[in-house]
Amino acid sequence: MSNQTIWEARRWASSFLTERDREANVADLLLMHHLECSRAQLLANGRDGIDPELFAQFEKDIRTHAEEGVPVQHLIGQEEFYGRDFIVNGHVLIPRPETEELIVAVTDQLKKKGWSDQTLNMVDIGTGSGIIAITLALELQRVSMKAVDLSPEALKVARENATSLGAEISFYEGSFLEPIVETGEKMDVIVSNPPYIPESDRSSLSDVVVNHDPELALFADDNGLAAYRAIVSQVPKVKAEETLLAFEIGHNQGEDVSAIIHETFPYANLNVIQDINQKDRIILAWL
Ligand SMILES: C[S@@+](CC[C@H](N)C(=O)[O-])C[C@H]1O[C@@H](n2cnc3c(N)ncnc32)[C@H](O)[C@@H]1O
Repeated sequence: MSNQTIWEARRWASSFLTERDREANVADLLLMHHLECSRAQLLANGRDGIDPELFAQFEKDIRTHAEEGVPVQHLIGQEEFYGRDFIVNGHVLIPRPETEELIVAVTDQLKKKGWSDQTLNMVDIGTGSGIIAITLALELQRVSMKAVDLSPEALKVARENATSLGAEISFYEGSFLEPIVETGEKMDVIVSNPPYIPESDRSSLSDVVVNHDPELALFADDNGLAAYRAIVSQVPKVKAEETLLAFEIGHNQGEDVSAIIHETFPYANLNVIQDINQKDRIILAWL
């Protein structure tokens, strides 16, 4: 195909995607990327022709997404999170909208506590692309932010994002809280969206997720609870006098993660927050 109009390209791509059980809106996302325009411009300029070279790149991306399940975010190289664009690739989890609720929950909680205008020691465990650490650092401003990941490749992406978005973060390579224990510092806030999918759920995940998000970001042993157990067991070594522990959790993990926290911190003041679909999504625990 060549010398297509924008409208023809949208029509071809939407039906190509739909016939292969992919979401049709990927067509617009990829066109906006290749033509460097907004969706409004796509709609308004539907009769404009597309440069054949650009169309060829667009067509290749549509086929790659439809046939191999490569996520559109990997093809574009970025994803929006909390109003900012983050670089993403196959070494990091693609930011999910659910995680934006963790940002809201933590910032609200700190405001309620009257902690939002004092300098806080904060750590994001399993930072991936850095979305949580960077967003909280930029939203709260007065934080001394650390971020940990086991994956050096993920940390490279997180560092690039911190630099391009102007956030000051200290990054550490290591397992969960271990590098923070080594610093000897105490944390006022510990945030994490750790891997929490049970291995038994693998077959129900889409190929876009299971073949393209990193294994290390998705799956956890012990029915998806292993990372929570590991993190909570390390918390006593880095806990300040009072510490907020905030986890993103799987949709049915509220009770189990609450029990894990209560085993180590019997007096924790704990709150399970549900998402817009009324599924468990976040646990906030004052320790
Ligand atoms: C669910 S992803 C979350 C990424 C990012 N925070 C987000 O919300 O998009 C979990 C992250 O934990 C990291 N991870 C897995 N096991 C880890 C460990 N033992 N220590 C530190 N990070 C780990 C993975 O590399 C991955 O980046």
